[in-house]
Amino acid sequence: MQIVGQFEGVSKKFGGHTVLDGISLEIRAGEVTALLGPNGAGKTTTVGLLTGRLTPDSGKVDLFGLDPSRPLARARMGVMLQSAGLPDVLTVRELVTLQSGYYRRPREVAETIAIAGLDGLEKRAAGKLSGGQQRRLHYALAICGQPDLLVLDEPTTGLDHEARRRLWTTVREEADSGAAVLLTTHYLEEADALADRIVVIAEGRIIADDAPAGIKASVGGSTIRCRTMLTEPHLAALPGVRSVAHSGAAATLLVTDAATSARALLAADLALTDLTISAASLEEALANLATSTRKAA
Ligand SMILES: Nc1ncnc2c1ncn2[C@@H]1O[C@H](COP(=O)(O)OP(=O)(O)OP(=O)(O)O)[C@@H](O)[C@H]1O
Repeated sequence: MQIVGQFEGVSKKFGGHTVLDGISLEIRAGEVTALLGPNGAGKTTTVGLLTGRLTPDSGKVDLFGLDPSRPLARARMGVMLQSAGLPDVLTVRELVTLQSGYYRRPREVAETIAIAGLDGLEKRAAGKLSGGQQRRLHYALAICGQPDLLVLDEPTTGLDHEARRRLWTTVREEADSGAAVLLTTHYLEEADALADRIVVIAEGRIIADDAPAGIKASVGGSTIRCRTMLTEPHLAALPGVRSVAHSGAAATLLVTDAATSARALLAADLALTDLTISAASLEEALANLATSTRKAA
């Protein structure tokens, strides 16, 4: 698969504080890559480096084989940032037309407006759009040039459920037609549903880079939920238990082998109730990953 963007041993500091600490990462054509991590982990900084807004303190960032600040590289990219102002008085159609003019092979304006779900709002001034409609306009401006790289920083924040799902479908279509997509998100459901690859950043380092299924599998198997009078240390000591969350009588155990742990659990607590077993969710997998990374540090 063609590499569109590449980070090699990239570090970035702000005021003496290391935000990115030697990250290496490839962004590939036809793939949706989701960047996940807690607040302040360095996701927007990573986006800033790839889009040429920031320069690394050490290491190298390449975009289409060029320095990301070069106009030739930027011309092939569409970007939707978390906060970007729009001229209030220009209409949706005017803004999309204006932005399309910067690209060599833009989409038809009407097509861009339809993809972004802005049909019927063409004549509305940007300043009179709702928050969700403004996000969709930002998305329209990012895709109007049929970019080879689409960068989306928290694209669905503030969108309702239906608009979010609709945006996922169109992002997927961009990738399926060959674009590389890099998105940051706080929604694990979004990363799970949309991304081919999830890159997890914590404390300036990449702690996981894999398909969603791979990340779930790498931390092992299943979640057991039940109501039990066993104490947390007792639960943690049962065979195959990787982590325990306990609140009142309700316990959630992340386990490697559900059958072994469940048998031990039932033997240890004959009064146990409400037992359910399910595959570990991405959320549980990531929480486990963060805990094991902290322990290893
Ligand atoms: N221009 C800047 N000057 C100083 N510090 C900065 C600057 N930009 C970012 N930082 C700091 O770098 C760290 C990483 O910020 P970044 O915006 O990349 O995080 P993030 O992962 O995108 O967070 P969030 O999920 O909250 O959007 C934070 O501690 C932030 O305060």
